[in-house]
Amino acid sequence: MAVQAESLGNKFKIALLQVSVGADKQANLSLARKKIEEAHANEAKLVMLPECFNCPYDNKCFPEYAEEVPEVGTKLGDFKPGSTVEMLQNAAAEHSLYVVGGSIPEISEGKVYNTSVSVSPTGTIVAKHRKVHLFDIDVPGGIRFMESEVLSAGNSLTTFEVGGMKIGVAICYDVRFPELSLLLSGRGAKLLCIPGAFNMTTGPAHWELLMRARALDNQMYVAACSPARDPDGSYVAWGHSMVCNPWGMVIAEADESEQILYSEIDLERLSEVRQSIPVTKQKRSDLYSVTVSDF
Ligand SMILES: O=C(O)CCC(=O)C(=O)O
Repeated sequence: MAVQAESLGNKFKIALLQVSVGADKQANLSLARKKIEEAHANEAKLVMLPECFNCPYDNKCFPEYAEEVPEVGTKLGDFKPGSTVEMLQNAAAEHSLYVVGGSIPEISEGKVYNTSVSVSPTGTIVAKHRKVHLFDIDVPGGIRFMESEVLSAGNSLTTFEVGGMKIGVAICYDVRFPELSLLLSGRGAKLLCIPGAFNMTTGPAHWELLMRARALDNQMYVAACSPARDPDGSYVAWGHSMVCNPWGMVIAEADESEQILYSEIDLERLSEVRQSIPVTKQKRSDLYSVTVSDF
């Protein structure tokens, strides 16, 4: 029987599946499925996969690996057998848990997006986020990556509801834009899920700092899930999946190897932090505000 959203309660366990990702899509999917099963056996109620968990993080691969992704509301059994999304729906339903499905390359009307789907414990699609900020950077002596050469950007912000609490979804580079998480938290998100894949240049410098900053700015939980590091890959991921609490502290952190990172979301702790330092109530909205076009 499916877990009802309400049963997550004020404290629940989440699992970040820091999986290895290789060129074999079916192997990536089997590994993801196996790790979801393991996290379920360890009582996780929500699991998250990394950015691009079914495909190497490489512009050359995105169009080739891209699949269609159904809209929010699509139920178990109503989408393509054998697809990545169907695997996520089956896994969520079989184990009665929420799956934040990392991200995958999505093809839609000739465009390719970096898209995250989230699935409820009944296997219904509850969120679909297309990466809003494309990762285009050029750091001399470090890394150059231009997602915009291949990918198109999404145009909306994403939350979904779990038993009265909201969860926000953003993908990797999206975390660098503080207005986005501010708006998600303004919409009620208490947990921000970020499938991501920082690299060996920006990872050590910015990954933890950004995750902690977003958690502290918004007094929310931030959970960021990376692929495991493959030193021989064309893109070497930093790893270090982590969970930060509303006080801005790292409460769980992986190293670079393949592993499942467990952590607890404690909504009482979140309320305590928000009551003791009530920055949201103290904002000078008479002086400034941030708005968004799709709200
Ligand atoms: O912002 C960064 O440094 C890394 C971002 C990234 O790798 C991505 O958006 O996929």
